[in-house]
Amino acid sequence: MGIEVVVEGLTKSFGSQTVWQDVTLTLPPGEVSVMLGPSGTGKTVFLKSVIGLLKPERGRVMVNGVDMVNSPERDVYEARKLFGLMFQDGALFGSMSLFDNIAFPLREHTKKKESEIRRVVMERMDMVGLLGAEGKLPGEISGGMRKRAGLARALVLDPQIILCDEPDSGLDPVRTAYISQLLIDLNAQLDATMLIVTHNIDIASTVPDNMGMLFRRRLVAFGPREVLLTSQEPVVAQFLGGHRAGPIGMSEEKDEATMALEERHGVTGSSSVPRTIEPQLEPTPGLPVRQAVLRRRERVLGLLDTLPPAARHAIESSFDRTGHVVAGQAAPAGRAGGGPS
Ligand SMILES: Nc1ncnc2c1ncn2[C@@H]1O[C@H](COP(=O)(O)OP(=O)(O)OP(=O)(O)O)[C@@H](O)[C@H]1O
Repeated sequence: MGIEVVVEGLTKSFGSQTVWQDVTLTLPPGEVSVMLGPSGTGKTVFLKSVIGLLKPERGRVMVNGVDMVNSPERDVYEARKLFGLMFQDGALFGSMSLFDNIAFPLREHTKKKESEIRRVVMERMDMVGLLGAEGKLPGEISGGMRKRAGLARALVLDPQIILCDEPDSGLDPVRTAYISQLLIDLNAQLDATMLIVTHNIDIASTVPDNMGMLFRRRLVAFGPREVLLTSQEPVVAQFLGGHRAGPIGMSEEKDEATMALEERHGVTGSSSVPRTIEPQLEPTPGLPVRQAVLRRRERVLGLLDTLPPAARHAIESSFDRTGHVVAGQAAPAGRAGGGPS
């Protein structure tokens, strides 16, 4: 099962520019979480801080007992081996075949024999639908294939935490739908903790168990997907609805005067009609059941009383709909937090 990631009071600046401050959240083990936010709000900086590639000035990121911010570099280096990182552009070596690109971490970080490396690489290429493309160079394949190759490379060291930076960037809506399904399928197969950074609303509404959003140098919210999907917080409603009206402007944020002017001119966006929540994607038939869904059900039931009414209602009806849990009925005490046997 994936590992929990606990982020506490994290603050990151570059010179006098604060990217975000006091970010606190927990990525539950084995669950899929998405971090949303308009361009430039620091999503990539957050991902790099979680894996210890950037050092926030304050706060900590606890992974398996190691603080990725403040522990000695050798401990951070070791803990980083628990992660798989899929970069936005795939970050493949242009002169190496896909096979060699994907084999690279195994050759660098393990003493595995070539026959074993071949087995692992082929297995991961199969998982991301790239079998047959082993000999291709990155320049000879589509952007979507490069992303999948980057994902396969992130998987070869059997990560327990997978970080994906904008897996949809540059992809058409159909390829984005495929990558969404792939992320859910990988979660079903690996049961790894996943954090996906994106501003794609389709991914946000169908893939994650949990969602968060960065805006105006702070974490607006983080919690079960239903909390953001039912939120009436202007910035969340504007972002998920994809409107112009609201606090998000062309260059990140609008001032009060601009918002008042828009209102006078009838630029509307947020509506009081509740958004319909799309069902979360299920793994492709034939793949294992996502263990995270079973664990999450118990975790979220324990949180219900602390959630806003709209989120609570959405969670209860989703549990009803799938027939997994009758609303309001607590899960058997012995299994709480421990996951299925
Ligand atoms: N190494 C760096 N040095 C200085 N500033 C940086 C550095 N990396 C990022 N920034 C700044 O931090 C801010 C957040 O950048 P980041 O790339 O994390 O945003 P983002 O939310 O991922 O944006 P996008 O959705 O457009 O990819 C930006 O203002 C960026 O210029």
